[in-house]
Amino acid sequence: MPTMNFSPTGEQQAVIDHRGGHLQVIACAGAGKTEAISRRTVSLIEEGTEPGEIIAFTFTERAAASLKNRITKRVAESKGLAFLDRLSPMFVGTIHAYCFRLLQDFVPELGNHDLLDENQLAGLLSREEKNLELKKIVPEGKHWSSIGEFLRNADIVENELIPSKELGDTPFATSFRKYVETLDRYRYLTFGRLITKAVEALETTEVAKKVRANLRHLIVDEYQDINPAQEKLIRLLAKSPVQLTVVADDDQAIYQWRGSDVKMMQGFSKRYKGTTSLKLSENRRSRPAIIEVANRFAATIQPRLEKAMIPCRKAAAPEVVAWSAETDAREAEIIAESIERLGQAGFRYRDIAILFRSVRTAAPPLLAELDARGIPYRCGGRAGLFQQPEMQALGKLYAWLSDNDWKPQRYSEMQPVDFDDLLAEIRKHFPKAESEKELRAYLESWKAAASTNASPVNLVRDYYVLLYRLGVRTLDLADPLAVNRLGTLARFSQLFADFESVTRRARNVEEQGKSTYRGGQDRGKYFYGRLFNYLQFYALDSYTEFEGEETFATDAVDILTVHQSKGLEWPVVFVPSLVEGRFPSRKSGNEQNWLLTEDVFPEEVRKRYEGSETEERRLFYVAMTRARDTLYLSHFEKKSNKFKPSRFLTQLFGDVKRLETLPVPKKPEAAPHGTDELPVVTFSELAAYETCPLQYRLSSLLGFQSQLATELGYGKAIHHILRHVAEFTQQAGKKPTKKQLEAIFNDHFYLPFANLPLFENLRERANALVHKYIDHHGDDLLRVWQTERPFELHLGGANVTGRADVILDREGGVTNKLALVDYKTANDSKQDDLFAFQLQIYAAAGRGEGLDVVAARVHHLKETRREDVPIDTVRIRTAKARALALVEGIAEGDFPERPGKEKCTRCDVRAVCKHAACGKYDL
Ligand SMILES: Nc1ncnc2c1ncn2[C@@H]1O[C@H](COP(=O)(O)OP(=O)(O)OP(=O)(O)O)[C@@H](O)[C@H]1O
Repeated sequence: MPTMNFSPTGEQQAVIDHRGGHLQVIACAGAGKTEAISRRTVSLIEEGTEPGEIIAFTFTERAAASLKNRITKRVAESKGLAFLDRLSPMFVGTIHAYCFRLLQDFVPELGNHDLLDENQLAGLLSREEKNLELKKIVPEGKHWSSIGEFLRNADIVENELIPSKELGDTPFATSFRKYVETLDRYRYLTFGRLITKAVEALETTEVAKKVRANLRHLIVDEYQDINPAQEKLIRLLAKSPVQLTVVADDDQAIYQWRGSDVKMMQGFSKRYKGTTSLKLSENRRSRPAIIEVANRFAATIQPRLEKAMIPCRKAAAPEVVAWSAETDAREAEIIAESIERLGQAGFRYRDIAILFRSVRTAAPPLLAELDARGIPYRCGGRAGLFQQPEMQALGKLYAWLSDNDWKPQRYSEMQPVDFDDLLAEIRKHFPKAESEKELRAYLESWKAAASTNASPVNLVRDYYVLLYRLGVRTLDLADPLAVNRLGTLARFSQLFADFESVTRRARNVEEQGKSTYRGGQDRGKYFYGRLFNYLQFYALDSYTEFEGEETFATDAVDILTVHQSKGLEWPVVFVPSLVEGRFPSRKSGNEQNWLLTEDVFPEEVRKRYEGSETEERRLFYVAMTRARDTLYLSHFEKKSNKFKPSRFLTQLFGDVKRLETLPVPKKPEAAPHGTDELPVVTFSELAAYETCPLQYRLSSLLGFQSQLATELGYGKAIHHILRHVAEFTQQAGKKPTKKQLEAIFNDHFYLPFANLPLFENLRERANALVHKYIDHHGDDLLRVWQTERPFELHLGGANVTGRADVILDREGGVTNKLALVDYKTANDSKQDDLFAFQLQIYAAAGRGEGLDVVAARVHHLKETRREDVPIDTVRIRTAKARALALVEGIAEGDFPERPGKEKCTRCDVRAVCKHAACGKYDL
């Protein structure tokens, strides 16, 4: 690839070569930070640093994939392909992912906790609003506004590491303490708690010692956007002999409203003694006119570290086009038409990005225009799931099911739902739906069932029954617009899965001084009422639209918020809708009400969260510097009322001329490099792909969610118990007694979705299995080396990842001879081949990493049967070839159907699959 060919600049070389002591790199946009970091990492490895001694933190998963890809390619060049498997112990990823792994590895009691994203967390708080007394925290608190307020303030407590005992005795403080307990009772972690818990763990000598034992280099990209809690974590990791390298550009600090503190970087060398400071100022990305405009604008950002980008590339036309359109609709038309002409000139859709300050506010006219012209796009940012009329119809349907009115938008009026109109509307959007009579009868019976407590709800499954009846499976997957529709429908399944998972989640409650298991809520009018509430008053405004199918071959225009564009680049970038009020955002810098008292949240910290024009300026600077060749900056003059051009635009260009046709480059420059992303597939995805590539596409790429089963988590629960049993045995030097085992079960056996009878039943069964295991194979417990150990196998340009249940040491009585063991709780002989395949892949990864894996076995807990899996060279070669063929299929976007009566009947997404071989969708 061409990226490999350029040699580092002198400035980059200095970053690559620096050794001894901490290093702070102050970089300009486009100065090749990622390049410098990846080459520095490679150079450390070349010198003999073990990959497991390096941690690199990136801001996003996408940036991690890009950094990993660059490192992998260079290492392959210099050390050969075989070396790539040795890279697996190196951590390259986000701070959150690192903390999650750290907690799983070193804090056993958190080993069975699940991570909540922001939507799930909102759903949980909605369920727990009364218990947490959230309405008390704001005057006349309403349900969702109290939740929003609570989360905004809870974020600060976590970002700023404010000890909860210092919060005083305000209503917020009471709610916050209850919140922390509640998360524990549900066995949940949040992004905020991940960091605080990891910091707490690292503050204990025992964990710190273990974590730092193998750590020599900590590299942090985008350091300007680190918040105080993350900085604390970095500080705990970066103690001698660990060398810390941070790379940052203060002009690109855009996350202060989420707690990032640009001062962290400005005061870096004071905090870390013996720091060397280096600069990267040659911009390798953009053409000179883009750099000139961006430099001029950066000079207006105050305060900032003094620096300027130095251009390196040749000029070409057009580079910067500032223009205006009469209306927002006309602006959208002109952009869409220019994209078509760029296509004719040889640009791919993916060479083009359109960046907005807020996708939700500003993108709708453009999305409509692109839809009308059939231009494929991937839309990040909050475009709103309910933008499409068909999703509105579905929203209304759920309102009707729960006897509620519906409003199409946040600020519109609630309107009663008329069933006949609704039916007609649904049938209009889903022309392949079953007959009106059938659909009517079905919906009426559904509504009747929804209002009783007779049986548990299964939201995702019910939604799939609906989609089957609406004929969604007939959509043509070869048509990008149909794929987009399917993606949006899949996103809806995500919404149900989120709501369902937090609503049906079990927890432990204290009853008469004893912790008792309690199942979640799963049925009836109340359940549907709460679901409606979530859809109408939360999801309507919060769920983002389908972000696009994550194939590595998709060609689509990227539509993103400026925040999301951080770290990325495109040959052509449009930044439209540059009007006052939108960019800079009118909300920025307004004084806000907070629930935290001045002593824990002083003014200078508060100001950071409230934002300022400076931050809006940085954001605009980020937007401009994403463009390689051509940058279009525009505003519209009116919608129904007049709009003033953004002060940023007029400051740079004075009055901007109206254009009806935009100049476009004659042809693209030869692509500087291919995709930067390293495909990463988990072993389970690989297995799903092998079973049926189309199923893989529908679930993993389009996002149709699995149905929730009450026994879900049983296998994981047993693994978790075995882990505690192993730890107990190793510490005590002997197996637990019956009573001690009972205590381990009491503390650690947990099922997320069972009701009490099922829980008790499965616990009994698990107890019997674990007993059997201890009786027959208890000696294994003394030689557990690691549990849930991650593996990564490099295969022809992709990585296959997975986790092995248990690794035993002293196989055959010899230290450092390892055996991989996979525990199975159910016997399904058809799966045996798959289990063997999985262990062979992990064995290959382990050996590649340098571990002496001498045995692998599947352990059927039920029958205490152990099945040895052959891992001789020939078998491993065959397994690798099998995996490679699958990985290539995925990377090439090859997704043929592979139906079979039995497997289709078990398939979660059969309702939306044209080829399902199981006849009528009858659950
Ligand atoms: N030594 C070099 N010679 C030529 N091109 C380079 C060199 N170093 C980096 N580049 C290219 O310059 C562009 C910018 O590099 P990179 O993405 O690493 O920048 P960055 O500093 O992370 O940018 P930003 O902070 O603006 O996101 C990339 O296209 C990269 O391939």
